[in-house]
Amino acid sequence: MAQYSRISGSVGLITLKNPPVNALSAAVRQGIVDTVEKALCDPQVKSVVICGQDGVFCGGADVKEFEKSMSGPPLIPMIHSIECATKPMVAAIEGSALGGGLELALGCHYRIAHSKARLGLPEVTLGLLPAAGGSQRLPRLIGVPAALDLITTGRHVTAAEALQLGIVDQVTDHKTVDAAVKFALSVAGKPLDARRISTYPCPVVTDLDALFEDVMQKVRQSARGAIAPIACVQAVRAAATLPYTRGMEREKELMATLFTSGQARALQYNFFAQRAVGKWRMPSGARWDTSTPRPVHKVAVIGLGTMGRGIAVALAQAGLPVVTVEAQEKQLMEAKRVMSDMLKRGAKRRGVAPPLDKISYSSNIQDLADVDLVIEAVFEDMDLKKKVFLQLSAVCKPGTLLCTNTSGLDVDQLASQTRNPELVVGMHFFAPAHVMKLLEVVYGPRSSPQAVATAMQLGKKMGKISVAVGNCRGFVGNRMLKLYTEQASFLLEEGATPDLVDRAIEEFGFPMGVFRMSDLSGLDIGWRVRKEMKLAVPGQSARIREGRRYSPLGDLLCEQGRFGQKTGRGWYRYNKPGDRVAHSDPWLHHFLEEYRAQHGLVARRIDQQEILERCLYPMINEGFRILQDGIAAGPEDIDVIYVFGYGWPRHCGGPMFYASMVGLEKVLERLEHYYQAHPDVPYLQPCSLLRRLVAIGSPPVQKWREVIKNLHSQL
Ligand SMILES: CCC/C=C/C(=O)SCCNC(=O)CCNC(=O)[C@H](O)C(C)(C)COP(=O)([O-])OP(=O)([O-])OC[C@H]1O[C@@H](n2cnc3c(N)ncnc32)[C@H](O)[C@@H]1OP(=O)([O-])[O-]
Repeated sequence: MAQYSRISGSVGLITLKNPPVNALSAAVRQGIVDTVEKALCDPQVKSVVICGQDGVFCGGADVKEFEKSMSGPPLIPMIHSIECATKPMVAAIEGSALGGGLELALGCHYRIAHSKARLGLPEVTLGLLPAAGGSQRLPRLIGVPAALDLITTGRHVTAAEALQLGIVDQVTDHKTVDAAVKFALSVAGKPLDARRISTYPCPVVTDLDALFEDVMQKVRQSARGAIAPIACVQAVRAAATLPYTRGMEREKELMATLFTSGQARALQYNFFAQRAVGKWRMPSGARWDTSTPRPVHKVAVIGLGTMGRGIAVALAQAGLPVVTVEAQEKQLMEAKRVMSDMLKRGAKRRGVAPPLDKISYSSNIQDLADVDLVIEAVFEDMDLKKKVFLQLSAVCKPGTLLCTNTSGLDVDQLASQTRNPELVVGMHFFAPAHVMKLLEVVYGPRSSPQAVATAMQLGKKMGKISVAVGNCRGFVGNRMLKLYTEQASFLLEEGATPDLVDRAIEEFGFPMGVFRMSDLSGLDIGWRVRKEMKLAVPGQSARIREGRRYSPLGDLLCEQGRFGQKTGRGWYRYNKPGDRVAHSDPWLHHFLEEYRAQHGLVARRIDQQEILERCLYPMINEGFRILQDGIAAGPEDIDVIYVFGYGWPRHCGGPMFYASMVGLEKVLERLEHYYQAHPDVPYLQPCSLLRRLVAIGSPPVQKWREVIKNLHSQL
C-alpha cells in the first residue's frame, strides 16, 4: 500500500506502507501508481516526496512474490512514469533503499538520504540483476566502473559514500522527510530535463573493451560458477554501449534467463533460510520467541590461542568489554600484541577508532568473578576443558553462562563438571573467528532455553549468523564433513589423485578442494583425534577398522611428518613450509601407487560425476540423519551452516537444497548403488527420512519440516 497526503501546502507526500521493509508488493506498486497520479493531478501540489513508513525507505521487490505469477503494475513503467513526471519527485531515504527500492529512487529527480541510510543493488545476491532500470540508470549516474562494483557485488553503501559517488544529492542528520519536503519546496517549478537519469549519456570510459574484459575475468574467478554476476556485467556493458531503450531490452532479456534459473531459486531460498535460522527451536518445544536472553554486559574469553584471539577481537569489535585469560605469560604477551594489531587493522578498514580499551588481559582465572558470560577456548582436549570448567564453576558468580568453543566435543560432559549444567552451551566458532560469519550454538540435553537465547543473541551482536543445533559428535557441520573427507580418501585408494578430486570440488563451486583445505588446516589435527579414538595406530595400515572401511592414508602422511602447508608437504608439495601455493607432488602419486599395490587395489578411472556423488551424497545422507535425530530443526539450518561455515557455493543453496534440486529419487538411487558397491561403509545406506520423503513424492525442501514433525510425533 501507499498513503497520500499533502503537506506544507504544496508538497504531495507518498508513504510506502508494507512492514517490515516496505517491499514493493503488488499492492505497494498499485499504491504508488495511484498516489503518483493523484499528486500529479492535484493542482495545489507543486512537488512530491516519496518515503517509507517506520524509518525504512524500501527493501526492494517483494522476494516472496517471485515464486508466484506476477500480478499488479510492473515496476519498469511505474518508475518510468515517475521519471517522466512534470513535477519534481524527491526520494526521502531512511533505513534502506535496496534493489527495486533504490531503482525507484533513481527514477525520482532528487534523492535525500539520512546519514544512517544504506543503499545498494543487491539483486546479484538473489541470483538476479537490477532489472527495473537499475543496471541502465546507475552507470549513467555514477559512471561505469563504480556501477560495475556495486551491481556485481551487491554491496550496500553508506549515505556518505552514496553522496560521494553521486547517488544522492543531499545527506541529512535530521528528520529525512522534513529535509526532503524543504528540498521539494526549493525545487518546485524548476526544469526537470537535466534530472532524468535515463536521458543521460553514459560517462565515457577510455578503453571500454579492456575494462570489461578485466572485470569479466575477475567476476568469473570470484563467481565460481554463479551466473548472475556475469549477467550483471553484460547488462552494464549494454548501458555503456547502447541507447537507453535498447539497454533496457538487453536488461530484460538477461533478467528473463536469470529469473527462472535454479541458481536464483537457490539464492532466494538461502536468503529466507538465513532469516529462518534466527527463529530457532529446541526439541523440548522451547523457541526463540518464548525464551528471554539474559543481559550480557561483560564477557570473558579463556585461552588465547588462534580461536580465543579471534573470538575476543570479535567481541571487542561488537562493543563488549572482554576479560581475556591465558595462563602462560609468554603466550599472553604475544596474544596481546597480535590482537592489538588485529583490532587496529579492522578499525582502519572500517574507518573507526580501534576498541583497544575493550580488552583486558590477565593470567589469573580469579579475574573472571564478575563476568556475565565466559567463552572457554582452550586446546581441544576433553580433560583440559573439564578442568577449566570445574575452575570456572568455582570462580564465576552465580548465573554466569559458561560456553565452550569446541568443534565437536560433548557439551553435556562439560556441563556435568559445573554446578549449573543448564547454564552451559557450546559456541562453535569458525576460524578465523573475527572474520567467519558462522556460529553453531550447541545445546546439550540440560542447556536451558535462556542459555541458548543468550548465546544466540550474543552471536547476533557479534555479527554472526548463529544456528542452534543439538549436541552430538561434530554437531552438524563437522559430523557431515567427516564423511566428505573420508570418501575423498577412499577415492584416492581407488585411483584418483588429490588434484583430480579437488578440481571436481572446486568446479562445483567450493573455494577450495578437500585436500587443499586439509593441507591448510593441518592433517595433524584429525590424526590426533583419530589416535585418541584408537582408530589411528602408528605403523598400521589396515583398511578395515572397527568393522568398517577405513583409509589410513592421512595417518601414513602424518607419520612421515607431512602435516600440510605448515610443514611444506601434505597432500601437495609447497615451495617452503608456510607457503600457500599447492603443487602436484610426484612423490605422493608414487606413494599412492605403492599403497594400492601393497593392498592389492587396482586403480580405475574415476570421473567428475562420481567424485561429486561420492563426496556430496554421503554428506547429504548424513544431513537427513541429523534432521531425523532432531539435531537440526530444519534443512535451512544445515544449509546455512554449510554455506557460511564450509564454503558450499551459495548459488547451490546448501546440501539439502541441492539434494532437492538434483531430485531426492536420484540421490536415493545413487546412495543405494554406492552402498551396494561398498557395503563396508555403513553410512552410505540411505537414511529412512530420505526414503520417506521419496515415498511421499519428494516434497519441496520448504515442506520437509512438516514431514519431520510427523515422523517425530509417530515415534
Ligand atoms: C524486476 C525486479 C528488480 C528488482 C529486484 C529486487 O528488488 S530483489 C530484492 C532486493 N532487495 C534485497 O535484496 C534486500 C533484502 N533485504 C535485506 O537486505 C534486509 O531485510 C534489510 C536490510 C532490508 C533489513 O534488514 P533487517 O535485519 O532489519 O530485517 P530482516 O533482514 O530480518 O528482514 C525482516 C523481514 O523482512 C523480510 N524481507 C526483507 N526484505 C524482503 C524483500 N525484499 N522481500 C520480501 N521480504 C523481505 C525478511 O524475510 C524478514 O521476514 P521475517 O523473517 O520477519 O518473516
